[in-house]
Amino acid sequence: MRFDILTLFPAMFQGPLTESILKRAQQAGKIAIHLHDIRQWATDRHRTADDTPYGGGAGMVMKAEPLAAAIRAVRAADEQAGPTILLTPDGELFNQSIARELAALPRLILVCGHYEGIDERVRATLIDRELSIGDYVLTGGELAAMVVVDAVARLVPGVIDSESIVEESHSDFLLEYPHYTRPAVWEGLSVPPVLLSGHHGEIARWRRAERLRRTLARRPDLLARAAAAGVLTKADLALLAGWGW
Ligand SMILES: NC[C@H]1CCC[C@@H](CNc2ccc(C(N)=O)cn2)C1
Repeated sequence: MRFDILTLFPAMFQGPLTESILKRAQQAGKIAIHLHDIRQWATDRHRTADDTPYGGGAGMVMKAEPLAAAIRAVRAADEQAGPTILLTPDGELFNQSIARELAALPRLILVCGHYEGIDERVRATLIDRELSIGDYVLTGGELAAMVVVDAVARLVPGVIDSESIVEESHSDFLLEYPHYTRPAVWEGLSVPPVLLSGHHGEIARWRRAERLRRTLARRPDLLARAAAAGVLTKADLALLAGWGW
């Protein structure tokens, strides 16, 4: 899967996209991440990528020409097609099901806005989709882009073992079960005995019950979505009924 990121601050991406799992995934050729400095397409002498807003008001707006030239050049750089997505607080709320949808695509082009925003005429003609990672405003779209790349890239086959994806948070609307590792007793705290029993069926049942219990306690809204999506079994529903759900 190919990710193209258009930004005024490419250096911001050193770290999250150059370490650990995403670094290994790039080295293994599972994903490719290309950073593009929008300023490269600002052709005037001062290479300005932003200007003052029509109608007055504080702040600056990202100019249409450089951004449009950048998007068109990046699109042309690879015959693989993919949506051009703007990261903005006004966008559709990003979640795990959108991450799964995007992970099935061959390419994503992510546009990181800055300042007060980007010229609306670019949004109207060249942006296919707008995504928000949450209801808060950041200084730029870069952190939001890193979040989207991380959440999507890890779902690309071969990036992490598919086993751990199945049981993780939000994979079927439910939160994760608790995790333990050695030592068996730490500061007087032990591990639930079922996990040391070797009874894989009982362990699976205990883990499922823990996922349900935690989701009921912390995110009842997700439980309702799980029920609506039909991912709760009869055994799940019986347990939940026992807890008063
Ligand atoms: N009008 C402010 C707005 C104009 C366009 C550029 C953004 C960059 N900042 C962002 C981007 C995304 C998010 C998010 N929640 O995904 C938050 N903040 C700021």
